[in-house]
Amino acid sequence: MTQQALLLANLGSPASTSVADVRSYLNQFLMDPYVIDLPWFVRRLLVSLILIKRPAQSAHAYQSIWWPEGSPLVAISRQLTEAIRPLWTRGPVELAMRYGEPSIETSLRQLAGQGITSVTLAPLYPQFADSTTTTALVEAQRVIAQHKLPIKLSVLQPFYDQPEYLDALAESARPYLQQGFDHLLLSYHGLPERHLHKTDPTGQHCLKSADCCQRAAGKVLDSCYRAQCYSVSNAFAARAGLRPDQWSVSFQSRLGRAKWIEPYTEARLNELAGQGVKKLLVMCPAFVADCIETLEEIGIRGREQFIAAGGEDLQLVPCVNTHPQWVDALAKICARVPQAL
Ligand SMILES: C=CC1=C(C)c2cc3[nH]c(cc4nc(cc5[nH]c(cc1n2)c(C)c5CCC(=O)O)C(CCC(=O)O)=C4C)c(C)c3C=C
Ligand SMILES: [Fe+2]
Ligand SMILES: [Fe+2]
Repeated sequence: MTQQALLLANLGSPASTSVADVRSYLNQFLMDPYVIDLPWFVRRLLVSLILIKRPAQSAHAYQSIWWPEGSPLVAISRQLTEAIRPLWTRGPVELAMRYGEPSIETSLRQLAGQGITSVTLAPLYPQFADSTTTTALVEAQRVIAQHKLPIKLSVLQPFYDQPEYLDALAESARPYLQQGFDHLLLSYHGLPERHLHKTDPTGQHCLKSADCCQRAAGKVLDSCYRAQCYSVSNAFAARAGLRPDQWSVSFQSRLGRAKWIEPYTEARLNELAGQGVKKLLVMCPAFVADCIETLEEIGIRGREQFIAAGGEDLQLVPCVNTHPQWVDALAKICARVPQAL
């Protein structure tokens, strides 16, 4: 029988915390037209400006969270790959990163070299965005076309609404919720508003009213990152038995001067402290593996900011990482992907 390989794809990290490696990673990442969606010349100019100061700042941030085995994002993704192997009986399981190593190119060529002709690509992002899901797929298609690899690609769609994923998210967070808290903030990676308008199939929905993303359905929901974030949040709150006043949603990691989707996490941290919240829990369900955005931006800087604003403690809830229920869920969700003929 033909073997069906599973290729898990995540974002990727710099090779090390040196300023040179971080600069090279940021350059590859930010020059991706799906990440900064501006004409090449404008993008080149903007990225060159960002690369003046950002690599040193980011290198410092990476140093504060780096593990002996390397980047947390890559190390956790490797552990996840190992953990899912025994559950995927259809063929080999490999890992690929959109930026840095192991690249999508390296992993796909390696699979083709082993005689694999059928691959399920699983971008590890619960919600859809061009800057994550689309770019991983386009890169895989480029590699297959450029190297004329005899590979048929099946693709896992964003799994924000899959019950197994939502159950695993709730189960992995349960011990943290049980410790008691005043408020739970679900902080998602942000996006420039421009990206939402671009993927809105109607051109009429996104950001046209205050609660448009909470009410999205059908085709609009299929492509609206912000709506999928609210969908995960509502499903999570229902599973965790939370009252509406116990939780809220925000968006982090803003870069540059363009308007990004709101509410901003930074602003929410001050507001919550100002409202008397003392013990804050923060979850980051745009990520399935802890990374610089969770460990440093929320776990270190966010915590300092919240305490300076009058809060007492901010506890970061780990991502689903290698939680056994998540490993199981991912294997089941991937097994349902229709095979390309
Ligand atoms: C225009 C800039 C960016 C967009 C759009 C963007 C979207 C986006 N990113 C993730 C997931 C991750 N991003 C990570 C790091 C990161 N993101 C940006 C910029 C944009 N992201 C930068 C510059 C960085 C690097 C770190 C820094 O300098 O601040 C990571 C972590 C990588 C790691 O090594 O730990 C992840 C994961 C999503 C899900 C997303 C769209 C929704
Ligand atoms: Fe990002
Ligand atoms: Fe929307």
